[in-house]
Parts: sequence; C-alpha cells; structure tokens
Amino acid sequence: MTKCRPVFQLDNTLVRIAADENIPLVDSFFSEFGEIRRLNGRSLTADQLADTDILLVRSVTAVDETLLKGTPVKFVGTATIGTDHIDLDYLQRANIGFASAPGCNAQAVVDYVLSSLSVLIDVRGVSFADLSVGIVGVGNVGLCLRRRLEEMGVDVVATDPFKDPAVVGPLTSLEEVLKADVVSLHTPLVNDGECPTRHLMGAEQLLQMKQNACLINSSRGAVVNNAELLAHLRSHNDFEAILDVWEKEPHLDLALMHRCMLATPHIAGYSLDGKMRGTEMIYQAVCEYFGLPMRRKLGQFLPEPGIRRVNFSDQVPLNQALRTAIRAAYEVRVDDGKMRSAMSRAEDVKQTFDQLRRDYPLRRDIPTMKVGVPAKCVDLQQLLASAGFAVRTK
Ligand SMILES: NC(=O)C1=CN([C@@H]2O[C@H](COP(=O)(O)OP(=O)(O)OC[C@H]3O[C@@H](n4cnc5c(N)ncnc54)[C@H](O)[C@@H]3O)[C@@H](O)[C@H]2O)C=CC1
Ligand SMILES: O=C(O)C(=O)[C@H](O)COP(=O)(O)O
Repeated sequence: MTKCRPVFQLDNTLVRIAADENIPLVDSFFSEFGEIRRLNGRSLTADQLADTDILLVRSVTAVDETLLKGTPVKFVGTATIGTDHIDLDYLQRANIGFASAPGCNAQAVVDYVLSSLSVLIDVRGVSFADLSVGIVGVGNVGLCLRRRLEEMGVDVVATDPFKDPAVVGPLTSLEEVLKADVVSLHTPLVNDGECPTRHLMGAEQLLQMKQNACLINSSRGAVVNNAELLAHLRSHNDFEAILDVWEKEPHLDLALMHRCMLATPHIAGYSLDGKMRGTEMIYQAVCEYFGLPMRRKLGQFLPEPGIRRVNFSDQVPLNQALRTAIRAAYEVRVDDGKMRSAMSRAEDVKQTFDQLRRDYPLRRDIPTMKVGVPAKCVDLQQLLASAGFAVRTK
C-alpha cells in the first residue's frame, strides 16, 4: 500500500486525504492541505485507510464501522446529494465529522427529467402542457422540477410528508399523485422510520397508476421494487418506465432495461457543474471543520460551456423551440443508446455499468446555456426562461 506523505499540520494533527478517483477537482481544491491518494471507491477497504484523516467518497462506497473502525479517519465527505451509503449513526457515535453536498447536482437531475419528458411527448405526439406530472419528494430536486414544470404550463401534483405546503406549494397524498400521467420519484432511500421509501413503489402502487402512465425513477433504485415493476410492464403494454437508477446497481436487470422507454446508468446528476459543485461543497465543509482558510472557489475552475448559444427565429412554434432547446442542452437518448449498445456487448454487466459512469462525458446544466430569441417573441422568451435557459433577446 502506498503511504501518503502528510504535509499539513494543524494543532498537532496531521491531515492526510484519501479520495475516490471519480471526484473531479480534488487536487485543485485540496492539494494545499496535503498529498492526496486517489482510490477506487467501489473496492475501498479499511486497510487502505490506515493512514487517512479525511476520506472523500461518492455514492458507491459504503461508509460504516467495517470500513472505518481502527482507522484514524476524522472526517468523511461525500460529494453527493444522497447519503444512503453512509452509516450516519456510526459516524456520530465514533465522533467522526461528516458533510454531504445537498442540492449540488439537483439542476442536472431536473435537466434529465425535462429531457426524458421531451422524449415522452415526442413518442406520444403531445406537448408538455398536455401532461400532468406527479412529484414524490419535494426537496432540492423535486421543488426545482415542480417550479420549472409549473412555469412551463404543466399540471403538477406533489407529495412529501415532511414539507410545509406554505414553502413548497400544495401537497397531496401519494394516492392522488399516482393518478398523474407521469410520476417522477425524488425521495432519498430510507429503510426504516416513520416514512420508509424502500419499495415505496411496488405492484400495489403501480396498479393505482393509469394504464398508459409513465414512471420516472432518478432517485435510488430500491425506491422501486424492480421485480414488481418488470412484472407490471409485462402485463401493461402501454405503461412506460424511464429508469436512471437500478435496485441492485451496478448489477443491471437486462430484461428490465430492455422494457424501459429510456435506460441510463445512474447519470442523471452527472453534469460538470453538479459534480464540481459537489467537490466545492465538501471542500468548504472540510475548511470549516478543521478551521482552514477557504482559498478556492468553483468559479476559478469551471470552463465555458461547449454550446454557448442556440438562436431561434420568430417562425418556430413554441413547443418545438422548447423541445429543441432542452435536447440541445441534454439529449438523454444518447445516454440511453450508449447503455443499450454497451450492454449488448457486455461480458460483465457490473463492470460495464461502472465503466459507462466513469467515462461519462459530463454535460452542462441548462442555466449555463444561452438561447437567443427575437425581442418580439415574448411568449417564447418566457417559456424558455421557465425551463431555466439564459434567455437573450436579439
Ligand atoms: N440519479 C442521480 O444521479 C441522482 C439521484 N439523487 C437522489 O435523489 C434524491 C433526492 O434528492 P434531493 O431532492 O436533492 O434530496 P432532498 O433531501 O433535498 O429531498 C428529498 C425529499 O424527499 C422527501 N421525502 C422523504 N421521504 C418521503 C416519502 N416517503 N414520500 C415523499 N417524500 C419523501 C423529503 O422530505 C425531502 O423533501 C437523493 O436522496 C438521491 O438519492 C440525487 C442526485 C443525483
Ligand atoms: O448525488 C447523488 O446522490 C448521486 O446520485 C450522484 O450523482 C451519484 O454519483 P456517484 O457518487 O455514484 O458518482
């Protein structure tokens, strides 16, 4: 095992960092604090942490007593929104500091849902305003999605047992939400307590949905009972599923993948902006925890977006412009196609799943994309702004 050379000393405590190799900008943010070891998060072991003070992970590392007991780790940061891979009770008991990155890639997930909905409306020959969308979980992702869709003229219903309607807008029961044309899941994965979400969607809930409804899951795979979803899809030809997350990932049920309208390898949150924001958030948390100066800012490192501007004429119909802008920002069908193609050749499904994620060409968030609209097309300006685009009049 390579030992990392501690070069930073604070109150006689050496700060040594081990980080998942898939966290971007770790060197840019953390290098002044010490040498950094980059490790494979999926196969991380306690032995590899024998000389680590700060551990930086992503969602693929189970951080618990087995991994940390007997190591000198004093702080764990996960550059993700979800925290279901972390045993928070153990960290508290062991007096180990912790930070996640709430909301870091919420915009990317919203963009994924918008792109997926734009494919669905193409397939069904309808427009956004013809759809009703039910949102389960109105946190950072669900609330941003709700606001975007409502401003785009979509009829939205939402449920969340822990939120105040005065803050997030009207809420209703899960049963009511299941009556929508599309149901999009945005809860954390919770195994126990008052409102567990493991298998929140199973055969019973799927039967409450419309025969031709569409279920979108970009939360965690196990929020949906995947076996019961596949059975439902097999017995309901008009029912559609759009899945980014899978119950046993990186293992993938290929039969389920084949029956999905869109299937992607847990990349809904994979924008450059979202991933880099995640790194910045755990950097800020480390600085606060150890009383270190915060010298780095995300703006120093974010490049200009590749597509800088898409222009529309005054001839283009509103819905077509909206769909074109969304798909120019993010085309979910490309990711779907890559996964199907890679899986058709895969010798090892798990390895292929991880490889697709590791080699993912990070996209940019919709708000980084400028759209040019004629000054007189006020409706189009409003519609594109409501979807999050940076509208410029020309
Ligand atoms: N596919 C991907 O790449 C990504 C997936 N995620 C997943 O999305 C989840 C949601 O993200 P955020 O909105 O940022 O989290 P958040 O914590 O801001 O919001 C989650 C919301 O779900 C609500 N909730 C909890 N239990 C519920 C239940 N039984 N029914 C309805 N609502 C319930 C909570 O009250 C909260 O408002 C994350 O926990 C993560 O697992 C997040 C980022 C990327
Ligand atoms: O932030 C979250 O929560 C996510 O689901 C991440 O986008 C997952 O990315 P990895 O941590 O698995 O790379």
